[in-house]
Amino acid sequence: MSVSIRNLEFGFNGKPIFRDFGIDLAEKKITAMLGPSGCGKTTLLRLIGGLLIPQAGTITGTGGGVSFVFQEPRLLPWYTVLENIMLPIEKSLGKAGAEKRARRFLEIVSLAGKEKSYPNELSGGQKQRVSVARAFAYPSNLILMDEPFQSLDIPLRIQLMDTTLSLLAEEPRTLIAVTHDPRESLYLGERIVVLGSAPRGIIFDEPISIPRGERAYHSPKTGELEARLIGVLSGELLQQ
Ligand SMILES: Nc1ncnc2c1ncn2[C@@H]1O[C@H](COP(=O)(O)OP(=O)(O)OP(=O)(O)O)[C@@H](O)[C@H]1O
Repeated sequence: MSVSIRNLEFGFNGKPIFRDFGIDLAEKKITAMLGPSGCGKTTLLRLIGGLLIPQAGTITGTGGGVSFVFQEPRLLPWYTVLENIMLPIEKSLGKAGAEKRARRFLEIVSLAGKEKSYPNELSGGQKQRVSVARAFAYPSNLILMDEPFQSLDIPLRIQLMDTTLSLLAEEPRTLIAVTHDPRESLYLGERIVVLGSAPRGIIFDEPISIPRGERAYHSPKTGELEARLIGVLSGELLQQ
């Protein structure tokens, strides 16, 4: 089921962030979301994920469970890598089922062999891979990522985006990835949405038609769209 937001109103302390905001997110598609700092990207993810309640309007299609991936991995340090992934799914799948699924997802993120490690024994990139595997192991329809690659250097970002694409190939989901990096949005997204300064709402919304095989983190194929995105984002900064 697609996620549908209609006539959304939301603000903090009387200051509007979303005013008559609407968007439809097609099922099993990847939307990359950009926008100037403070425009409401995180707030929108929290509204979609049910962590905040709209002050008016509706958000539908989120019933099948939601997984979050944050900028920092948020692993439980006293549990092993395997246990961190098993915990959210153990209740519904039972111990054996959860372990099987957790091992499968660890393998997809290339961390087979690290099952018994503790988070503090892993590198930053490895920890974030566990966090992404945990989000996908949870059988949600919707995955919300809030700048998940921000703290990693570029080769690791690319590796983690490839990992995310492998996970999506294994089990397609509707995914929203918030990012500050136009190149990241062009590498990962199937659609790019830019929010303007609050409460302007959507100021750019386009599908990416360049085939995945022809994209790179920085390539001539995506250069024209990247330049337009930077133009849109710079325009917003000048208005702030
Ligand atoms: N709990 C809160 N209480 C009051 N104001 C808040 C709260 N959370 C966010 N805000 C404000 O709402 C606005 C939108 O914040 P949000 O974190 O959604 O922006 P963002 O686009 O994700 O920013 P960034 O790119 O810097 O992470 C900001 O002005 C922020 O200060």
